[in-house]
Amino acid sequence: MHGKEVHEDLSTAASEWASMVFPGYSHSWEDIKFLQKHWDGPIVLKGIQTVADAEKAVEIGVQGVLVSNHGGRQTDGGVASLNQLAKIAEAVGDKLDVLFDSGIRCGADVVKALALGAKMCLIGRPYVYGLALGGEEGVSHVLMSILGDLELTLHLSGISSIDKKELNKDRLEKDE
Ligand SMILES: Cc1cc2nc3c(=O)[nH]c(=O)nc-3n(C[C@H](O)[C@H](O)[C@H](O)COP(=O)(O)O)c2cc1C
Repeated sequence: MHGKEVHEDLSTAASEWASMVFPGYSHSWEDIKFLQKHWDGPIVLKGIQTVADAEKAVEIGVQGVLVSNHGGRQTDGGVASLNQLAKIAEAVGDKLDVLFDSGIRCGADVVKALALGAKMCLIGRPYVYGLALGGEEGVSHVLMSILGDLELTLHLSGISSIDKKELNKDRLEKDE
């Protein structure tokens, strides 16, 4: 195969891949109505980054929002999910479940997210690293390590449970 043919081959493969991953249209609030019509389980919207969108999620009647981004790969320079968490939780946390992911790597990360108002945290890449290195056991090891570290962090902070009465934003504020 000559250079030009290789180039054409590669660019055909790249454009086929791109059209599968990025089909060329965006989802909209109308899609939620379609989901609600055909699915009677809970719906959680992933990638919520603003109070306005979180309020819209309440208005449309979903059960949760996941404050998150796309792993930060494609919108380098976008807002950090953690910076958006507290205001979103404050605005809608009593109306639906506010979940969080993006960069959770250890127990202290979980504690911070819960204290800022998240009901629970999810992890993305760490479990994949565990999977690559140790299969099912590797995933289990990653999860157990984060849980163990969470417990340790709670104990070291004098917090006896993840109940919101003890673990809330006040715990993050430094003394004057
Ligand atoms: C390779 C890769 C592809 C991803 N693709 C998407 C995506 O298409 N849509 C999306 O909402 N999030 C996407 N994410 C983000 C994850 O769903 C998840 O929010 C993120 O990985 C959590 O952060 P963490 O990996 O730091 O734990 C992707 C993440 C990775 C690593």
